[in-house]
Amino acid sequence: MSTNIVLNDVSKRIKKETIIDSISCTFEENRIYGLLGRNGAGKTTLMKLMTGQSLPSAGSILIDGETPFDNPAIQSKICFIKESGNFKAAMKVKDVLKIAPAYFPNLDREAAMEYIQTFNLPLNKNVSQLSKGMTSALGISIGIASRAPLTIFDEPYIGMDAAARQTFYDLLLDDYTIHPRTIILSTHLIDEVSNLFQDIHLINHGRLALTESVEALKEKTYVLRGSKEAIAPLLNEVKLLSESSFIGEYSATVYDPDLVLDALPPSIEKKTLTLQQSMVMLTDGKKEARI
Ligand SMILES: Nc1ncnc2c1ncn2[C@@H]1O[C@H](COP(=O)(O)OP(=O)(O)OP(=O)(O)O)[C@@H](O)[C@H]1O
Repeated sequence: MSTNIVLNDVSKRIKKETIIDSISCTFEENRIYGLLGRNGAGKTTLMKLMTGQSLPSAGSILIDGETPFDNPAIQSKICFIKESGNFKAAMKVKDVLKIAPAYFPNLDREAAMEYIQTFNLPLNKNVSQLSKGMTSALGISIGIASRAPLTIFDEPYIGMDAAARQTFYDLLLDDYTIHPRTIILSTHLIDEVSNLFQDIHLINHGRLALTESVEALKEKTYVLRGSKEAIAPLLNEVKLLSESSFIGEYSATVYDPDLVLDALPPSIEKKTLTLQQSMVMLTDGKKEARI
């Protein structure tokens, strides 16, 4: 069981400020999406709209053909794990486990217990007594075990150390392999999770700057190195993202959406970028994305 989300020209204005600006995109069934963008780009706002926690100022959001706002049938298909505040502070971990199925009907309690034990969470402590990383691990355990057809994680790993984050990625991938569903993960630790993503929606200043499969994006964004004379003529065919010269060697980072530069002279070196490097290059803080 999984869900399909269609956003059509969605905008959100808050106090006269346009936070989300005419975004149209889809999240297809059973795929893992990275929802990426700089601080303040609008990712959390978009996730709140998709999960029916707020209404768009314009446009439509359809989950399996229905609007999520004030729609219990659609709400029961969604598990949204936020950066914090997922559970009441006065509840014990074991009570979170007990009441979770009321919110997430597909939740597998045995799996949730297994994940909670994997993260060494104390069942008898209140949420308020957990460390930051433990609180995040509780959210992650419930989120993965929810088996919700639409599972959304908004930077869910705050306070978790590198080993615990790796456990999160491994558990998520293992669970997804057996129980495929639509997963959206918003993160700034892009290279850590890049193997998990299948597709990326990149948000820049409230606008959708790019939608690509990770595989395609890795091929389309790269650095050319060599003499400026040799590289400069090629730049007419691609989008130049940045350039630099160092001791006579010229480097140009480019976005080549149509993969036109497939055969290069041997004097020009082509170097791939990590996903994180690509994201930084594509959104350099300016209102207009660089592509
Ligand atoms: N309730 C609100 N009132 C006013 N402005 C808001 C409100 N909620 C969000 N914003 C603004 O909307 C913009 C986008 O915020 P949002 O939290 O969606 O960004 P984000 O991409 O999730 O950022 P981060 O990566 O830092 O978490 C920011 O400029 C923020 O200040």
